Formats: sequence, structure tokens, C-alpha cells
Amino acid sequence: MSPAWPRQGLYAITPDERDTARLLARVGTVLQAGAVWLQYRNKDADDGLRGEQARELLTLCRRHGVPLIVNDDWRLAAAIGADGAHLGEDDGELASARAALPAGAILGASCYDDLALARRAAAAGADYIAFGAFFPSPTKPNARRASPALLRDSAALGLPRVAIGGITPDNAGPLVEAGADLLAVISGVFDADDPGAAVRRYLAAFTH
Ligand SMILES: Cc1ncc(COP(=O)(O)OP(=O)(O)O)c(N)n1
Ligand SMILES: Cc1ncsc1CCOP(=O)(O)O
Ligand SMILES: [Mg+2]
Repeated sequence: MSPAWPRQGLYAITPDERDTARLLARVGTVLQAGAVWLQYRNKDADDGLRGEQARELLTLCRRHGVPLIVNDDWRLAAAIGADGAHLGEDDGELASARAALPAGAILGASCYDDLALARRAAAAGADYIAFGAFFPSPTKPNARRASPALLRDSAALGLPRVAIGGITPDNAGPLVEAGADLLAVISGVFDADDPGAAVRRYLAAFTH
């Protein structure tokens, strides 16, 4: 992973938005407000729409100097020249993605509530490890739950640690104190009355 990408801040993840113009407008506000990474995640789009939205988001991210990570599908990430891919337990082998992606591409791994999985992800070449859900998630209510202790316990792996799941500006502080480098958020940003203000409130968690 290029040393140019920020190691700390808000990692915004897109909501399931089918209207591409609206998606771009919503994401534009969030990047303008200071989100440092973006993940394209849309569980409600077919391959054609996902390709279209991913390409458009990449152009937008380039304008803001923000890396675009594609969820679930490293082949799509590679096809459009995105900055990386995020893989969970159902999304294929990390080692295969690592071998196929260009040098410098960001490869993220879901580690849920499992330190052993994080160790294996690190060995397979992941660039960051993601834990969660730390709180009940409006987006993924059945997500496995994780304890903040995992953030401390995984520090020795030496990789950026991402926290996800039900994170709000009000509950983010203890996760950052426990070692979260990046806060990955969908609803807390995109369902907020004022998404730009919400982004700034998340960023404040890193300065307290
Ligand atoms: C940063 C980040 N962390 C975790 C996930 C979850 O990935 P996964 O378990 O594959 O679940 P889906 O997102 O595919 O529903 C993520 N996407 N991003
Ligand atoms: C993809 C994912 N994996 C665990 S929780 C979650 C959803 C996060 O969304 P929200 O920030 O709305 O809880
Ligand atoms: Mg997935």
C-alpha cells in the first residue's frame, strides 16, 4: 500500500444507492467534508450498475485525492484501476487477490471478532485488518459483534486497524482510544441530516 494514503480518519462506505447521480452528489459532500478513504459497496446493484458506479466514483475520488476501495470484488477493482479491494469471508482468497492485484493496491480484510483471522490475513498480504461490528449496525443488523479489546490485541500485527459497525460520532471515541486507525461508517454518515457535519464530528474523535 502506498505510503501516500492517510493512516487515520474516516473511511466512508457507500449506501445501497441505485441512482448514480444521487450517489455521486452524496459522496461528493462526504469527501469534501474530509473523509479520507471511500469504499464502494452496493448490495442492491447488478454487475452493470456496479461497474458504472465504481468508475464514476473513481473519477470523483481522484478529484479529492481519496483512495477508492471496491467491496467484495477484486476483479472489478483491477478492471477499473481502483486503489484496492475489501474482502470478507465469502469473497474469495486473500492470497489470490494479493497475487492478482497490481503492486501497491490496497487489500483489506474483514476479521470480524477473530484475532486468528487477523493473523492469517496479515500473513496473506492484507494491508489493513477490519474488526466489527462494534455496535448494533442499522445497515447489517445480523453482523457478528466484536469487542474493542481486539483493537488493542491486534496492534502487534503492525497493520492499520479499521473499526466498523454501528459507529456514531458519540460512540467513536473509545474505539480510537483502543487503537482504531480508521472508522468505517455507512449509516452514521449517509443517513445523517447533515452528512458533512457528521463527517466533521467523526474526525473530532481523532483529536480528543
Ligand atoms: C472496512 C470494512 N470492514 C468490514 C466489511 C465487511 O465485509 P464483509 O464481511 O465481506 O461484509 P459485506 O460488506 O460484504 O456485507 C467491509 N465491507 N468493509
Ligand atoms: C458491512 C458491515 N460489516 C459489519 S457492520 C457493517 C455495516 C456498517 O454500516 P453501519 O455504519 O451503518 O453500521
Ligand atoms: Mg463482502
